[in-house]
Amino acid sequence: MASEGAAATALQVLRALETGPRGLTEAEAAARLAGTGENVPPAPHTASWPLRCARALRDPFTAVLLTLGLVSALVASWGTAVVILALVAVSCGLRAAGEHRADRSLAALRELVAGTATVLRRAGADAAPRAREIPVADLVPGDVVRLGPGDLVPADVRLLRARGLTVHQAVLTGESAPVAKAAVETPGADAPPGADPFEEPHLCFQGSGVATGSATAVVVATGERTRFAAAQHTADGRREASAFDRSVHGISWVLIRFMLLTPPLVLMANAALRGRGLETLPFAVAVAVGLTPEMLPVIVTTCLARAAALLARAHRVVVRRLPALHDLGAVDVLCLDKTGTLTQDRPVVDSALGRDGHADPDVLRWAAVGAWWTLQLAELPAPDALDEALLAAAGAVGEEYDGVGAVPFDPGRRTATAVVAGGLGSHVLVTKGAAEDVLARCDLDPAARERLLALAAREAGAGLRVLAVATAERPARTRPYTAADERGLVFRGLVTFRDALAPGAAEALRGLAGLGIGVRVLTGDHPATAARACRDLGLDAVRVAVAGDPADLTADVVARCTPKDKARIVSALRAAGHTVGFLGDGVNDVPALRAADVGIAPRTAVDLARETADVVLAEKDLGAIGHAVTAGRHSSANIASYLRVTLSSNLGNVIAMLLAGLLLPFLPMLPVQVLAQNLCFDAAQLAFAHDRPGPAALRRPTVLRPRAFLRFITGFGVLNAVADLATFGVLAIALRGPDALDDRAVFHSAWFTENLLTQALVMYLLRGGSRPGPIGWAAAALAAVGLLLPASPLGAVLGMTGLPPACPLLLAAVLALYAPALRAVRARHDRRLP
Ligand SMILES: Nc1ncnc2c1ncn2[C@@H]1O[C@H](COP(=O)(O)OP(=O)(O)OP(=O)(O)O)[C@@H](O)[C@H]1O
Ligand SMILES: [Mg+2]
Repeated sequence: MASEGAAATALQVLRALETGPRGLTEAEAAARLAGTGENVPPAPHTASWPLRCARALRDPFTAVLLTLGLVSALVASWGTAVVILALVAVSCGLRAAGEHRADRSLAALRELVAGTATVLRRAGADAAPRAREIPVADLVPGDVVRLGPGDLVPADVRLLRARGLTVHQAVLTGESAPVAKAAVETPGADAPPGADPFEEPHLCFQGSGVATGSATAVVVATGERTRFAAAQHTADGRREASAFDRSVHGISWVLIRFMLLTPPLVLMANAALRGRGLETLPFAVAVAVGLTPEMLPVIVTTCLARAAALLARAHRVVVRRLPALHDLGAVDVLCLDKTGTLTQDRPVVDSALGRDGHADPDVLRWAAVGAWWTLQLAELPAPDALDEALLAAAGAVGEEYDGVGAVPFDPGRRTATAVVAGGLGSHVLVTKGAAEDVLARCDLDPAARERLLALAAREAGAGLRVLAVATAERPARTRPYTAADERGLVFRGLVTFRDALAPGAAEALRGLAGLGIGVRVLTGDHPATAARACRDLGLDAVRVAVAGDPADLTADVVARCTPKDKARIVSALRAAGHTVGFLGDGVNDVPALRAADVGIAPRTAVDLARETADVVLAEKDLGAIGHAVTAGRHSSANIASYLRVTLSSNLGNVIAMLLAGLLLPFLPMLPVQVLAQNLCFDAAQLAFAHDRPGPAALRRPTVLRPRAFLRFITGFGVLNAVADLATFGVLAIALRGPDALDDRAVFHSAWFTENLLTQALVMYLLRGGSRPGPIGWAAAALAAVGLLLPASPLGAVLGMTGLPPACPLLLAAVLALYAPALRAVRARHDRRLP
């Protein structure tokens, strides 16, 4: 359909779709809906179970595990292979279950923030068309829709009329700047055949959103048949991973290299020093598996899913991209827009002032005439908040003129113009907008301009929003009006608006400061209005700059930001090493929402902003941000402590086992015992997903520095290896003589018990929280298994045996020395942290 439409005129397209510019009748639309099905793209979120499991297999650790399993199978070490495969299956299953759970708890809230479309429909064949809002899912081909700033294009459409229309197509093309679209009559005339459809000016596609202007368009494709749906199957995650995930990834790769190196090294060392051959391969493979934090993907998914589910349930926060939670936990600078975020964006006209600063109702009347005709001629689905306030305050105006043209508002230009017919073959331009921008387009001497700017600044300083109004009389013409006609204007006066502060904003800002997050306000509004709002919200001593000042990267409030300025400042802050969040609700915030590490939108935001954001606050209360940040830090802290504990103890075990293997006439543990021990560790460590980190971890933005991290695990790994080898020494002396040491089953069992006990100790002591909670229980269970398993029937199957009574006492002695050493090193490590 879309390809046919590409080269057809608007009339041909309407005819092919058996519709007209007045839209479909309700009955016809209902009949078509039954035929075409709902206009919903195939949802990427409700992945099937097999798909989820397949995705889990793509994880590097899982891949390495599978490889090791395959190697074991190749040398017919079936036990090892089966245990490894079981590990992979359990890990994939747990992970898929976690994802499923997160999806389910978010689905209901997603509905809540779903968008609507403005459609022209008729009650019957003879009835007049009426514009009404319907769920996007109910659109059918042939429907005529209206688009305004901030709207999502609800299906693939062909433009019938458009004014000043620019759309964001980044989701489809990756191009970040909005592109201009127009309802050209003879498309394809200047484009080569087979040209990129996204470049066609008269076609707009589902998945894009309106940046400026307005349009009326006919739907040509819905649901599965849209370009967006077609692209979804190939498109991958639209954003790079979070900084935290990148750190985890970096650490993972260091480990994977180690894992892949381990088996050959073990083989070579054993061959060189002990003359052992390929029979050590299963042991080598088991040791490599022992090094892996194979539960990492499970812990990450479970932590994120739990955090997202909790946020959805308790604080009505929708996390649209799960890894964004980790970015949120790391955010140290949060940029916000003012209007609609810190204020309610329900402006009410306060006064209308003439050139001399005295009340002048004529100024309000001109402003309202401009608003009325912009609304009519641009066919906007809804007026913006300021225009709505003007119309409400001025009553019925505008109808006394004939409208000629409109150049709708653009936040880059900060003005809007309507043109009406004046007397005797003349046109009157009515321009309103930001005071500086309107005054720059007026014929004024510098002194008068200064005086008027000061007047505007005085009003803004009282916390009011200010619009300047100007007019110009021109000879009538047929050529359409553009932004270039906004010059040589006659200044009329100012209209001021009150806009109440958002409830809870002051408290939310205090909460953010308490979380160690710096707040910057990036607004399109007047510097004085913004400064006053910030002061009223309790932000003291704010430094205010205007976008473009050299100081705009360091100021607390940057006023007169265009959408580009907002994105530029966010990118600059990121480049300076900050993790930046952006909270905004308007179409002028979209580029910044995309540029930030994590984009956040309130539920009341325009559809496009909500669709661009990673996190949506479904409740009015801004305080939910603090909860979301804490949830992100909570999740990151749990993952970091899992990695710390697991890796230090795994590394210690591996070093000790390798050295012991070279010193002893036999292997210190059987491969199957190494794997069994590993399974016990994994089960216990799942508790990390349910842990409550200490308050210290939640007070600051989370950072995970791979170098410091790897230093930590090598330090504690070596300490752990020393403890293991000490046990080995103690056992050798205590069991006295080579005879006793030759009792391999006893030795293996003692080593197994010691490993589980030290692991339990490390879990308990290295975690860093205050109350032990689930970790304490898991550690206790692990220790119990370590003490009881060797003597049990299962222990016998694994080649172990009950320990002589002296053994537990000796182990207790080693642990009694190890615990204070661990505590001391941990304390020293903590002191060195900032
Ligand atoms: N409908 C309109 N007609 C004319 N001028 C407008 C209109 N809406 C806004 N303006 C002017 O353009 C300026 C910039 O608007 P923009 O939407 O970029 O930001 P904002 O709403 O003021 O603030 P924020 O960025 O905090 O949401 C406004 O401060 C106002 O002076
Ligand atoms: Mg806004």
